[in-house]
Amino acid sequence: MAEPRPGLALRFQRRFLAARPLRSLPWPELEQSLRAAPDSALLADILRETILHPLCVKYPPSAKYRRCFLTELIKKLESTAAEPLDELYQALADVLKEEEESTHCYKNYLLVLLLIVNSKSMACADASLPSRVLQPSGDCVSLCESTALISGGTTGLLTWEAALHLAQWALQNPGLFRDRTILELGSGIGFTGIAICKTCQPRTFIFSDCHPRVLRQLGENIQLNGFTPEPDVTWSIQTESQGQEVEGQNCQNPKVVVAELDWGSATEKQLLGLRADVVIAADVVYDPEIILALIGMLQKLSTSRADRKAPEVFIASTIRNPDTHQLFQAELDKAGIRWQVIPTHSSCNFLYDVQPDVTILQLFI
Ligand SMILES: C[S@@+](CC[C@H](N)C(=O)[O-])C[C@H]1O[C@@H](n2cnc3c(N)ncnc32)[C@H](O)[C@@H]1O
Repeated sequence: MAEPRPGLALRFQRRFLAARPLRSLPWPELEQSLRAAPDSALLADILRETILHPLCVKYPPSAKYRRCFLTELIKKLESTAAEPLDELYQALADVLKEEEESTHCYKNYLLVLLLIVNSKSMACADASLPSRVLQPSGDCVSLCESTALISGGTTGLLTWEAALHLAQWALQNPGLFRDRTILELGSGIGFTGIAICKTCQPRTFIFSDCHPRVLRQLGENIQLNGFTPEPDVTWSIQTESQGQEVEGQNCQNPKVVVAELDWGSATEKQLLGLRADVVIAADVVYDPEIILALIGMLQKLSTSRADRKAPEVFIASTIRNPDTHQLFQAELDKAGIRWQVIPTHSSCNFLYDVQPDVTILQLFI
């Protein structure tokens, strides 16, 4: 049966605004709907929820992405007997008029919450099973990202799949973050941390990275999303206000810090000053040299806790090369850091269709 119009247009919207790979958009469902009812009104709905959506107008995905998207929509329209849709051709003409490709673009990630509800209230086939329902949280993370995988000598200027996966998992486990101090390592341009700040009510969120361009873009993205990072990137911020609430600070409005933190040179004293309850990181296990620096820093974190409880540590990684991941696990064993794989269910893949080769490890430091 063809999908109702608003539902299909909204599925295009979520993926389009985040500039997810074009192949992951629901083209087969669109073809099916057009075959069932060759009506250009459906295309008009999709256009309104994507290219003409206020978020796209303000923070547009790359011109190339929009061009390819519109070309595909036009192909679908022309393959049916539906009336031509002038707005579609006009939109493509507008994109073609844009200046040459920029090295930056925007991506807008609409956050959704996964609700587990009692099936009895949902007239479900098996009333004994709880059902999972996706509900928009009403929050969106808009980011300025690089259009290249590596630019300025860093991989940190775009959002990687592990960051999406870690955020999905966090959205399902908000209690872990609520009213606590979170330290994120290798934050890149900030997706995971901003999503957590918007939905999980941490007390303090410390974003960190070592690359100057990444730190600059991270700061800009945090502001773009309505948070004001602490003015100075110093370690003293935390030690001076140890245990104290900043006036007006609450979990709806977490204190946000951007710290320049290189795993190779951070000292135990600096790490102690951060007073992290939870440490998270996404896609930081991709190179043997980086792995050793990361584990060295985790060891310093474990010895720098004085009378405090050790932080809980969660690291999400895309397993591109199993040897690299095994090296990470072997080095953790050598360092005496216990670890376990956090089981993720298919329900964890609700935010976007994240690749299945992402795993989250919990480390006990
Ligand atoms: C693949 S990117 C991941 C960015 C982000 N977490 C994500 O998943 O989208 C790796 C990040 O780790 C940072 N990084 C690499 N080595 C580092 C080090 N020694 N100290 C701190 N950050 C480092 C890089 O600057 C980069 O931002």
